[in-house]
Amino acid sequence: MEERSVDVVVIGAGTAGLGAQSAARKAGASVVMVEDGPYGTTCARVGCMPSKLLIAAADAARAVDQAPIFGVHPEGKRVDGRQVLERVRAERDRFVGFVLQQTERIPEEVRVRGRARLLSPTRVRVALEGSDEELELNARAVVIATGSSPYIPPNLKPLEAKLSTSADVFEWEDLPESVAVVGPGVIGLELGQALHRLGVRVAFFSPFEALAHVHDPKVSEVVHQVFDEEMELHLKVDAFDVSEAPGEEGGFIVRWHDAQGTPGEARFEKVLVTAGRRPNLEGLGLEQAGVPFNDRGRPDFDPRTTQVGDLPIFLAGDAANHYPLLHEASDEGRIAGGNAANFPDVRAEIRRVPLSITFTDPQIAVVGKSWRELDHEQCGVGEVSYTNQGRARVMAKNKGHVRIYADRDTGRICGAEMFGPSVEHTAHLLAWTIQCGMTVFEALNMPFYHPVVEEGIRSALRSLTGDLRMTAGNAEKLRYGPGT
Ligand SMILES: Cc1cc2nc3c(=O)[nH]c(=O)nc-3n(C[C@H](O)[C@H](O)[C@H](O)COP(=O)(O)OP(=O)(O)OC[C@H]3O[C@@H](n4cnc5c(N)ncnc54)[C@H](O)[C@@H]3O)c2cc1C
Ligand SMILES: NC(=O)c1ccc[n+]([C@@H]2O[C@H](COP(=O)([O-])OP(=O)(O)OC[C@H]3O[C@@H](n4cnc5c(N)ncnc54)[C@H](O)[C@@H]3O)[C@@H](O)[C@H]2O)c1
Repeated sequence: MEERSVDVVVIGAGTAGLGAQSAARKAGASVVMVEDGPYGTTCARVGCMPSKLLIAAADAARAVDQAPIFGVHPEGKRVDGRQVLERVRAERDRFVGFVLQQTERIPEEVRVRGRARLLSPTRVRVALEGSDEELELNARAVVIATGSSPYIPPNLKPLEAKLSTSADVFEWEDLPESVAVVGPGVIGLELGQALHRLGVRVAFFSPFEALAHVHDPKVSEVVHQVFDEEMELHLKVDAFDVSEAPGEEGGFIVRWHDAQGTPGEARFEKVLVTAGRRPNLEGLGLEQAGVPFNDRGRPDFDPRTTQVGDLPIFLAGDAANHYPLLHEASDEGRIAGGNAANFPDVRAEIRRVPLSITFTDPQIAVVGKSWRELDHEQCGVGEVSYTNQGRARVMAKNKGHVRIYADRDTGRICGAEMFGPSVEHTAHLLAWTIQCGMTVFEALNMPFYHPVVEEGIRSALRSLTGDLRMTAGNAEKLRYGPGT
């Protein structure tokens, strides 16, 4: 068996792994990056990009459906499912192509193809791709950036090979006639709503009540109401069961009891399982490496350094499951790679304000502290409904509700849960105000154009000053000291 000694081994060549190898090499370390699957990253190949491409097609279909509201009557709308999916794949392949070029520019001695597992904190065994050979790597530090995989609930496990996950959707030749979406989280709602708007009969099923990651009761109420008006939602279902449909037609029979105990049954051509994703940590030898686990059974990981316990092991991206998002994977890869290269000189980095966006219509966002993370005694709440917001009504996109939170002592904005038009943009504005440590008054001093959806955010900020019962003068004193 071949053996090699390097400074850093990176397991996984996704966004986090690519960032880690780059940061480690920049810090002067010798690096090996091991990849088991296809190059190209989850984000470009089966995640962020193809899902947004499908949503773009759904937006086009929706615009045609909505046109009569404005007195515009496009005739003869027809969705060509094959063409929709061909464009998704063609554009997706273009994005993947850029990542492949970037990956191929990495020196050949850095790239190893095969499946890696830890024998100790600094020894990694690789089952090399396409051979029975193994390679043993001795390193000073290891970065684990192995990503995540769809979670299949136990009752669906026997049918797993026949069910669809998000990655399968982008390989469909044509749009199916009907889809049961199991799990109305971020992926389920994004893909399910897009399919629905492209003419597929879609129904969502969950044993829970939550939709995406909204927990503010007022925002959640509006999210439920708006999505329930548009789509078939079966929440808090009991005795949920899926079996293969008999006969030539194929597909699946879904049986359930709704929240009131009423039984239901329907046939669907496809069942799309989007019940969450789990970090790819099994079979990696974490126990042999002495990785400490917390009381939730997860590796004891410090998000500021990405270090696991005090070991020379660093976790990054979806494998860390801190915030399983693209920009976080990229940041964590860079932090992990730098710290692995300089081990044992491990440095902490201040993380960005949390920001997550769900690309439904209306869009959903959680910024900074979510409702569940708030100290409710300490925080005031401001809000706006988009029902009568000027620009939203102009565009006939006047659905949604936004709640913004701020600290009662300092007036500083600390979080928001958002549902409404153009939330992908307004959520960024709020994330930036939070990261800059702005008070609600400082945010209100920023320019607001007219007529824009940002004026809705201004209304919420004004309502927040009322709830805080603070004057601008008070807030300035709290920020700069009583002498001001
Ligand atoms: C449908 C969908 C839509 C999404 N949309 C968005 C979005 O709009 N915005 C956003 O911010 N995020 C989005 N995400 C999340 C985002 O894609 C992920 O957070 C991000 O891609 C994670 O990157 P990563 O480097 O951790 O993992 P990956 O890119 O998955 O890389 C992990 C790599 O490790 C390899 N690997 C695993 N085990 C081993 C092993 N033992 N040995 C060797 N190699 C191994 C895998 O083959 C894989 O290539 C979406 C995800 C999905 C599924
Ligand atoms: N726009 C984006 O940024 C974007 C898009 C897609 C994915 N992502 C990332 O990927 C992560 C994973 O997304 P996801 O949608 O797979 O997970 P999720 O946690 O968002 O949603 C999982 C859903 O499945 C439900 N569920 C759990 N167990 C179930 C069961 N047994 N039966 C039916 N439903 C069940 C949950 O209640 C939840 O609604 C997200 O949290 C996010 O970080 C981000």
